[in-house]
Amino acid sequence: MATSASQTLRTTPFLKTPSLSLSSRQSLSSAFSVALRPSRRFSKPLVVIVKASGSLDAKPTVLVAEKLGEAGLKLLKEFANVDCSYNLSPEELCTKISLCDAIIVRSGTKVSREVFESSAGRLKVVGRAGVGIDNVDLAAATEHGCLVVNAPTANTVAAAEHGIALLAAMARNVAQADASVKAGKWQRNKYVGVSLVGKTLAVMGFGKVGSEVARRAKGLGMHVISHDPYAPADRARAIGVELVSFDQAITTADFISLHMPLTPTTSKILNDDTFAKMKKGVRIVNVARGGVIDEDALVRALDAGIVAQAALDVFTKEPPPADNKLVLHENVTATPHLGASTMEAQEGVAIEIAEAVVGALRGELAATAVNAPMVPAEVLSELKPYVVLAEKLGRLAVQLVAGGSGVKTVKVTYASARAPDDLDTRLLRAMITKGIIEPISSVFVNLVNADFTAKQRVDVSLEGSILLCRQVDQPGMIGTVGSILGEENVNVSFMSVGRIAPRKQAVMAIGVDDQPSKQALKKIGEVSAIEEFVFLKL
Ligand SMILES: NC(=O)c1ccc[n+]([C@@H]2O[C@H](COP(=O)([O-])OP(=O)(O)OC[C@H]3O[C@@H](n4cnc5c(N)ncnc54)[C@H](O)[C@@H]3O)[C@@H](O)[C@H]2O)c1
Ligand SMILES: O=C(O)[C@H](O)COP(=O)(O)O
Repeated sequence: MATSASQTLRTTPFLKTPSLSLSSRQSLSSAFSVALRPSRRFSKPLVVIVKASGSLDAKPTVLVAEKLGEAGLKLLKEFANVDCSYNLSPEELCTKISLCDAIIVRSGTKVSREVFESSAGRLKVVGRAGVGIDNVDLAAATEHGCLVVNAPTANTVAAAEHGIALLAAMARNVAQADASVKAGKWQRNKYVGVSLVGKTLAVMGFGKVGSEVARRAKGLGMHVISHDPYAPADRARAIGVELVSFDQAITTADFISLHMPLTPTTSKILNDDTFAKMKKGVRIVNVARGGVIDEDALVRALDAGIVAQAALDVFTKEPPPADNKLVLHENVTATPHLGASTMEAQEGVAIEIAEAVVGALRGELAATAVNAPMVPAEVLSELKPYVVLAEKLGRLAVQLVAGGSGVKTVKVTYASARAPDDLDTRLLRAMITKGIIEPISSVFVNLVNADFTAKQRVDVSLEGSILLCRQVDQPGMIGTVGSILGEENVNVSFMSVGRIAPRKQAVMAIGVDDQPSKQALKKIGEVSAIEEFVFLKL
């Protein structure tokens, strides 16, 4: 592994177009550093992240696969051919997608790996007209260099209001009582409810919707606590909410309202074990995702009286089957995923997503990207000039080491008036990676998949098996271990050594094509400088 003589590529001060000059071109090793040292701001070029295929003046095609507000459609039509095709089967979607540059969906369409594969590289943007992106295979999107954008803010208030509506309706049996009156009954004693004032509400997930629910619940006189491992305590404190542990939240709450995304970690986060810990008679509201509750366990908890009532806007399978026990349960209030369904929210979401998709198709940096570096708008305008420069530096760097042992280390140095903590460099890093990878990779590389592709190429060197040793740095170590392996006819694919300082603690990774015998491993273990080692089959 080459670790010495790092080369710094410095940019010259520039006025209009980013440029760079090299301070020297002597022996470049496979480790080099890239310095971004611009001298003044300007607002010139934008990097093209995605580009619609077809001839230069051909309009891109946007497939709108679920109903979208008129204002959004109007915006889209000014820029693209818009194909509104609702209720497509998965097969129909896969057939259509190869003719589309972008697709816009809500929660009812699965944008699966098959969809990306069927697009044969044409699909460049997935627009999610809403928040939750659990219906989009993000890994597949990233691998295919397809940008995913969402509309994260326009339906927040609508979802929060629906959460509060369900909370109050559940507590006062509004839906059940309404059905009873419509059935000609007058059951005043049956539908005695519970009060909200003074009760403890646990808001699980203190993000945009959760915090709006909390704010409104405080207004109803509830004591609000919240569990969110990633929420800043001061934001909660500012609206009088205490952040607590998961267990504290579920064991002390009279009402639990769910507002976290569906992820592998949150999947079935409410289950038999967690229901068993709750206060008897707890009431649950879910306007997040059905999958965060183990629905069979909730039926059992309702039947056992642990959960007195539940109000559910979302289900694991939507629409739920006709015999779904939760929907039919008399203590459950159900709505058909209506959280975002207000006139105002749908119009807002449609505009938000149309602007994001058009911007992305134009090659602008997306502020609501889900699978690419997302940078706040004000930082974005500051970084724009350096985006192209960063990619060019990457391209240049990789060409300078061509013919050598390849790129092993890239060190990027940033110079900015901003404090280090205040400098979000992910975007520039991704562009440098793109510049480095694109000239040496046969796959299409863009901002979305640059990191993924780079990682893939690194991973290649981890095929086979590996010997990891921790030792004291001293001359002859590589030779000693190499000889032991050579005597055993074990072929070495790579060797890599790192150390904290000369003659101090070091680690050595040795890739091998064949498994060393027990005898060889014993001999390696007997080398006095080796403190410990492990043989790993990868
Ligand atoms: N029913 C609807 O129509 C509707 C409408 C809008 C949003 N939603 C859903 O509501 C959820 C939240 O939306 P949002 O806009 O508030 O998103 P958000 O990203 O602003 O908030 C989500 C919060 O959940 C937190 N979180 C993540 N993992 C957690 C965990 N294990 N435990 C507790 N908290 C965790 C995050 O830190 C974040 O603060 C999403 O799943 C979204 O799809 C549903
Ligand atoms: O995640 C969301 O934004 C909501 O669940 C809304 O979904 P919808 O767009 O299908 O109504």
